[in-house]
Amino acid sequence: MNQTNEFPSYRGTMRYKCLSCGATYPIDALYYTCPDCGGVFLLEDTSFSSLAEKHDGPGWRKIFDARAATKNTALRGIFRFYELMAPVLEAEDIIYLGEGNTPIVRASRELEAYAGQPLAYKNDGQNPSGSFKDRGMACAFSYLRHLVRKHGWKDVITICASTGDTSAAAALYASHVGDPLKSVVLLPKGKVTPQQLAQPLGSGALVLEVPGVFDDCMKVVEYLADHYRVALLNSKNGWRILGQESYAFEVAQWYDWNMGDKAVFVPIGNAGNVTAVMSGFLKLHRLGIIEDLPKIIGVQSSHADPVFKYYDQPAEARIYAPVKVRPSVAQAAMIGNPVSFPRVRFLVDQYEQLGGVFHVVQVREQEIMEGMLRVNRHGHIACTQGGECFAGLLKAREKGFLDPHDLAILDATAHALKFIGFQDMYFSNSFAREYEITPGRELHNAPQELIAASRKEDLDEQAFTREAAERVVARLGLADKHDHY
Ligand SMILES: N[C@@H](CCOP(=O)(O)O)C(=O)O
Repeated sequence: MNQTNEFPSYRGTMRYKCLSCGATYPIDALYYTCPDCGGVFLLEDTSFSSLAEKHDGPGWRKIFDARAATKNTALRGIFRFYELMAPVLEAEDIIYLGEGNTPIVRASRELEAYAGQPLAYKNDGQNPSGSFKDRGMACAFSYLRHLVRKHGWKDVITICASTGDTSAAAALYASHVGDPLKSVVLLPKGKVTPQQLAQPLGSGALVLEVPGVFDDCMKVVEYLADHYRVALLNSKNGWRILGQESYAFEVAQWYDWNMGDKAVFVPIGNAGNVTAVMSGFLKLHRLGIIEDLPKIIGVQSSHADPVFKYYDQPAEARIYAPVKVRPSVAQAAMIGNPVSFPRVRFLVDQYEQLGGVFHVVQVREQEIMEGMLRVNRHGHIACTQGGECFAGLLKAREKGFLDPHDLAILDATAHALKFIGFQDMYFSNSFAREYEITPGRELHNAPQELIAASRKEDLDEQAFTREAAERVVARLGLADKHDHY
């Protein structure tokens, strides 16, 4: 085997570290919150600095670039960056369902002219269950499989609360692993799109609906994880964060490890993603794989904005307070008390100490919705959270957070089709008042009847085809084929 396909020999020394009291715990069991103080954990590899002795930055780049061509499925997805993520797994533990390596698509000149900024989308909706959560699940389920194998665990209940993406991903990976895993997902009743509700049902998960919003479901799941033997699959689970760091690694690799003049936009919901993105870039920077840290710009809707509100205060007076959410088209980010907020605060401090730039901007629902419609009219497949990023880009420009030549990399966290009902609401002007969205004419679209069904009954097949075609000609004013352009 060559470097391209060879499974790495490096093994790290990993442990859970509480961000509140600093207590550490072995990784032999699953921990979500610190048994000493209730704080959240990050997973750390205490041997991480030895990676710098093995290779310098260019050396690591070469290894990761070589692996980009691998046919070894244990390295083909997010584990291309094995040494930086969960270097305690064996190849046989790794689950690969095709996650990662999502395309980065540069915007058209027309869209860039509208935005006034160079920009590209990373289409994480092209992951297997249609969202970035698959990155985290690939890692969390691989680790769970490792524990099951090691301890011979039977009857493992995997559980999560979700706005729709996490549940789809958790159910998919659990169904692929199969026995002894059983997937259970808690969803806020009526607040998950029909497409997202269909996903865990199709994967055979037990779907439990709870009145209220995501935050209510999360509390139930946290209670269960504190008192019962369940495997929590939300991003409170540190293995999820590790997998999602691959987003940052892929972005850096795509730009040949040059993150100067780049601004990475991330919508913030439960805050696991922005945590992972920051942590990922910090790891690359520590090993000299990248020289510059990109600007990180978090985006929140004014209907779910606790992290914006925190960073909007002067540094010395910042107080964190959960908010009561209001309906949002960026439904995946409709979260009033993000579980990863302490991780964000911890990592932002490190990021800024190293000269990195971090901001959070707040956008309106109308801007999110029209952001999504506008970018998708220019060849993208952004979900509403992707629209939120575009709105965030316009806001960041307005605030002077970007240099004119900064390339903005926007996160389309999920596939547009998962949230397509919101497009229908815009086109049919049927948003409930609480969304505060008034559809405009510019982005409106609707199907138009070309020819009545009754004409089909009146005419023979040929005549019907001709009449339908002639109506197209009349409507579009088509020129004859023999006329020159
Ligand atoms: N939008 C998320 C909310 C849960 O986030 P997680 O990353 O903590 O699992 C979802 O899709 O459920």
